[in-house]
Amino acid sequence: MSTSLSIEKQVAIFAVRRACLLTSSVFNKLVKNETLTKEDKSPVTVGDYAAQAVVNTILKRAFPHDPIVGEEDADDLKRDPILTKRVVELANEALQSDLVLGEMPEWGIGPGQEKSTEDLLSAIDQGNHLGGHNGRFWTLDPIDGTKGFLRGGQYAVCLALIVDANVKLGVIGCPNLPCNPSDPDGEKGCIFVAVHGQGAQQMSLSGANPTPVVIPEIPSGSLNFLESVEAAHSDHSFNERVSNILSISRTPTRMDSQAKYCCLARGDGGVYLRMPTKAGYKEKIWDHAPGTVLIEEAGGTVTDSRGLPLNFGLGKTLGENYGVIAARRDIHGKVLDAVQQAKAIEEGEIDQAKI
Ligand SMILES: Nc1ncnc2c1ncn2[C@@H]1O[C@H](COP(=O)(O)OS(=O)(=O)O)[C@@H](OP(=O)(O)O)[C@H]1O
Ligand SMILES: [Mg+2]
Ligand SMILES: [Mg+2]
Ligand SMILES: [Mg+2]
Repeated sequence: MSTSLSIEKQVAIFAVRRACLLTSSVFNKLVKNETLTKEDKSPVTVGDYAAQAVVNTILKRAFPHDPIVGEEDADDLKRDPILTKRVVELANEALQSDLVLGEMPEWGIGPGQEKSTEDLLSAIDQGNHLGGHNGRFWTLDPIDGTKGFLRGGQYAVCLALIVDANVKLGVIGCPNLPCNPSDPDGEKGCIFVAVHGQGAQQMSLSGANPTPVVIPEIPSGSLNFLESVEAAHSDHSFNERVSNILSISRTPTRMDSQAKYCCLARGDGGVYLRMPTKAGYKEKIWDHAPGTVLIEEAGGTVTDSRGLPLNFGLGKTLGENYGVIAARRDIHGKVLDAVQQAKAIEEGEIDQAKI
């Protein structure tokens, strides 16, 4: 491993890019025309499986010794030959498209590099590492925000490299996110990349126009919240209480996936707040690792709702971390205080009238 992680960064960007092209094509071919069957739509789509097959194939060729913690496994897929056939076709199409400048045939990609069903099912299952505190591994969410993907909204292909429990590299591909937030109808599809200690960048899906990403200063009157679309995934009413405490008047932006972290990183929203809606849900490392390094490198702080750093060394989940708060470094503390107050109100410790 080079200390600059330049090879890892390059491979991760190309892998995420190919997976993004695949998921866009799945959406255009299958979802938009409603040719996905009901079974395909839940709980995991052909897109999730095929994207994991593509990214894992590339990672395993480029870094054969690196374990991968992937969201999906092929157990259910293996029992469904029709779905398997579709996944194999889609993954092969994505792996075999022409090489672009910088891509290497040694990564198992390019014309003629067809993989067998067995190869691709095994690639999906190579995401079976359990994570942990020691050593180096990748974590992959092949489609984060599956529900957003199915409704034509935001979703993201998310990949991170974790070394001794620290996120060193994060790549988030957002095929439906406008490249320029002030031109929402303009070009869509961008990739966000962050390397620990080296800053963050945004580029277009083709890799063009890499530009540094730094969270801009947002006047407190213009702050707003970025939150999940699904009410089951984060507590919207809690966010409203925190907004009131902070005198935030702008309506929250609801968006699926780690595209929320990307928007926060470029100032397209001021605070990402995610509080659990049910006791016992443990957040998954692949849902937060790339977003965390992106925010930290763009000038922000990410903690849980008690102010503790997210712990990426406990396995597939963030363990006892409870909720997530991400914001620019200078306002994170204020948000954390407001979250504590809102929790105290919820637990009946503070009389709201006295605030
Ligand atoms: N109950 C519950 N609470 C919190 N989080 C949950 C819960 N159930 C699922 N998930 C995870 O939420 C991931 C999607 O998060 P989002 O922020 O994109 O939410 S949402 O799509 O807007 O609902 C989603 O990621 P994907 O499965 O990759 O889509 C899940 O890992
Ligand atoms: Mg996810
Ligand atoms: Mg997912
Ligand atoms: Mg999922």
